[in-house]
Amino acid sequence: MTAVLRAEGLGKRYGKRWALTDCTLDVPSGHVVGLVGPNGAGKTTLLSLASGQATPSAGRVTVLGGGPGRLARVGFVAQDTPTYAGLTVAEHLRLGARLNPRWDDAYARERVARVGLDPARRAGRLSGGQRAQLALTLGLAKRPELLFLDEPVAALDPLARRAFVQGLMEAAAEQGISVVLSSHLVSDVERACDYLVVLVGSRVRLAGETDALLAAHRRLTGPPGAPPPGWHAVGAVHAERQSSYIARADDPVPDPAWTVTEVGLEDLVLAYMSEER
Ligand SMILES: Nc1ncnc2c1ncn2[C@@H]1O[C@H](COP(=O)(O)OP(=O)(O)OP(=O)(O)O)[C@@H](O)[C@H]1O
Repeated sequence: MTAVLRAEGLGKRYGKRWALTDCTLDVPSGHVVGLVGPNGAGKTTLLSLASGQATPSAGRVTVLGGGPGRLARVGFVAQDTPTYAGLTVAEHLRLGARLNPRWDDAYARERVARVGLDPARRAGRLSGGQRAQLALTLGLAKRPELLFLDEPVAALDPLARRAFVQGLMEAAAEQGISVVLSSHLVSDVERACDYLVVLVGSRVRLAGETDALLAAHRRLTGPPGAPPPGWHAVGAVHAERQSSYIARADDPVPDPAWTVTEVGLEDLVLAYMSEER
């Protein structure tokens, strides 16, 4: 299957500081990808490189099989879902139609109506959730093959976040587009994404299909001390009487003193985020 996003040794340095280091990824098409990591991990930097808005200091990135400048086929909803405060919803759609060769005006109008946006209202007078819906509509009506969204829901309340993520998932399924969504909220990613990339401290710590990643990890609870041999522990919690690890399930656990249970996505992501290197 073609990679929608491929990075090989990709890096970006600002002055002496690397915002992204040695990033190697091969994301197949047809996924809703969750790019998760704490503040400053390098999520925006990776999306900027992938969408051609920044140039790499090392390595290379390809998008839809070519260089990152394929703007007609790639949509980008930037952080804080920027819109023009003085323009109305309808004026945003007219601007979108002028700027984008594959613009689908019927879809844009229908979606604006469906999410309850008043075409005559200025963007500056919309709520955060409504502005996010407008930005998503503009991104989708471009009819991209790949849509990048950089923390589009960070400022929204839980209901608005849910509505946004739901709308995004429906659109991705209907239009068959690939999506890369960055967020520091695992709950959004859990709801929407079937492929996960965890970035921490400018490096990719984990990447793969969510189901496969969950199947490859287990929680081990047992006597205080080191994890059983053959298991690569990612995260650990030690108490007086027991230790609990999130570990890669490389080997079966022969020692009955250890209890093995499945892990949830949040525990898995948090384990990789807090892993010491
Ligand atoms: N234009 C820039 N000039 C200098 N440093 C930058 C620039 N952009 C990003 N950085 C630095 O690079 C690192 C990664 O930043 P980036 O914005 O990619 O992280 P992020 O994961 O998107 O964070 P957040 O969740 O806070 O948006 C940070 O240390 C940041 O300070």
